[in-house]
Parts: sequence; C-alpha cells; structure tokens
Amino acid sequence: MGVRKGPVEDLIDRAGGCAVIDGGFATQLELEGADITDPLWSAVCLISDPDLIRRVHLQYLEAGADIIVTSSYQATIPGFLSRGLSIEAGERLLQRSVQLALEARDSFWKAHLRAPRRSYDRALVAASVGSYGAYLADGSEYSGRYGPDVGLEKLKDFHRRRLQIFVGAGPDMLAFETIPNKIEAQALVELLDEEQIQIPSLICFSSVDGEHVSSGESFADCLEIVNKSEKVAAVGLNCVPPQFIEHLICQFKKHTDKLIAVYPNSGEIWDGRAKKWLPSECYGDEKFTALAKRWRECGASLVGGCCRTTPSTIRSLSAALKSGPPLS
Ligand code: MET
Ligand SMILES: [Zn+2]
Repeated sequence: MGVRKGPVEDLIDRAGGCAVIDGGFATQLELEGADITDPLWSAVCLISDPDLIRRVHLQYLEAGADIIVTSSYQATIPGFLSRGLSIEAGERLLQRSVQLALEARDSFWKAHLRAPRRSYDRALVAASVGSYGAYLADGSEYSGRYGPDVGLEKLKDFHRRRLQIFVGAGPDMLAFETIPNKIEAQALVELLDEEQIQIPSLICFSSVDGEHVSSGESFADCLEIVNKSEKVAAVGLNCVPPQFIEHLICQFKKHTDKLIAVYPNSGEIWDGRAKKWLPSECYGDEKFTALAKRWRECGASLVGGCCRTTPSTIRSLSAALKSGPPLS
C-alpha cells in the first residue's frame, strides 16, 4: 500500500523533494538572552518570556524553515507541577506553546502574502514532544536507561495527557524528539492508536554511537515498531552529531519506507550531568550545509538542525536544499 498523501508529503513536494525543519530552539532562545538553566529548560520561557518564543519562531520562519517545532520539548505537566503551578496552569502553558507557534506562522504567512519577497511556503507547526528522558532532565534521553520501574504503561501514562492537550491546541503535526530506546517507541505508537490521533507524527531517535539508538538497541528493531503505525509519517534522528547522519540514513533506508527526517546538532556534545556543551568536532553552517546536501541525496526529505544550530544554519540549508515554487 502506498503512503497516503498528507500535509507533510505536500510540503515536501512543494519544497521540491526536501523540506527544511527549523534549528535549535533552546539555542536561539539563549542567544537572544534567555536564561534557561532550569529543569524546564527552554520551556521555562513559556512562563518567563512568551514574546521571545514567538520572536524566535519568526526568526526561523524568516530563515526559511518549512516546519517550526514548538517550545515544549521539556514542557510537561509534572514538570510544571514541581514548579508550584496547578494542573490547569500547566495545561494552559502546553496549549500556549502551540498557540505561540501558530500565531507566528500565521502572522508571517499573512505578511508574506501581502508583500512576497522570496519563495516561502506556508510552514507547518509541529508540537514538540520530548522523550521521557528529556523530562527527567538527567541526560537519559542520550542513554535510554530509564531503569526497571519504567515500563510501557508508565511511559504511555506519562505521554498521554500532554499529547491530548497538544492535539487539542491544533498543531499540524507532532514531533517526538530524542527517543532513546525501543520501549518508548512502542509506547508512542500504541498511544497514537489508542488516542486516535488524526494529525501526522514524526518520530526522531537519538544515537550516541552512530550505529544504534542511544540505548544500544538496534534501529532495525525500533523501525520495525514504527513501521507498523500508519500514524507516523516520518522517522529519523535529532540531536545526533552530523558526522553520523549519512550512514544512519543508509541504515534507515534498509528498514523503512517512511519519510526520513534528520536534524542533527552542531557536533558539540551535551554533558547531561554537568549540563553544558563540551566542545568537540563542531560544524559551522558551511560544513553542515555541505553534509546536508548529501543527506538529501541519500534519501532524507526533511532536514534541519538541532542544538547549537541557529537561524543562520537554517538560512543556509534552505538556500541549498530547496528548489521551491517560484515567487508567488
Ligand atoms: C535536546 S534536543 C532539543 C530539541 C528542541 N526542539 C530544541 O531545539 O530546543
Ligand atoms: Zn538538540
């Protein structure tokens, strides 16, 4: 059975075969002066500076992103509760993360239609759903070690309410980010089904060795799980060093017919315990873009950047990867 055409496939077609996802959201918040040294990480700005969130979305749209990912990576109801917020207030902040991205997208698109300056497509808003490890904020989104107490049902329960709220806020799609193991992939696929989610999903895994998902389990096994779900439009990798991506796309091609999305980090390494980026082989915009052209040739149809990439990275990717429609 062929892939059913949905908004993601349409977007990719309009972009000429490869559409661009935005770059590091937390990174750009920090560059704009936000203090995100907080267990809620970038989601703290939902409380402290929602205008900045809207502005950063606009910067990525201006740079040419076709998909903007909401500021909710580390936004969770238990996370907000531990900050002393009520359940209702926490749920409102989750909704707000989607609304801010929708507002930015709609105002950008309206302005573009009034005075088209270059060939933009109407972007899609993807609600970011960080892994359980991202909520724990202990680096386990890069180890996949959730411990013996964290089983399938616990993971589904963790994700369920947040998912319902996101979907209710009207994003175009869901982006599950830095999924580090097989069990969380299984939980998500079951949840999408149980909750009868009608918008397409993107499931992105993390990897620290460039060969396996972060837990050490095989991508073949993870993809076998994801392949079974018609609710998942695209699978891929995020926040993985750029040098691993080409090989991993080739591996993915062997194990899935789904669209492939990659949005690696800049190659710097996050020390989850020390909570800082350790310099290592770092890719500037030019080198990152040169690699990205190869990722497109290898079969990725959604390409963007994760941590430590910026609107300037996305501007460069957008110019290099898209052969979009003429100026409208
Ligand atoms: C640790 S990966 C973070 C992904 C998130 N969408 C961000 O860019 O902030
Ligand atoms: Zn990242």
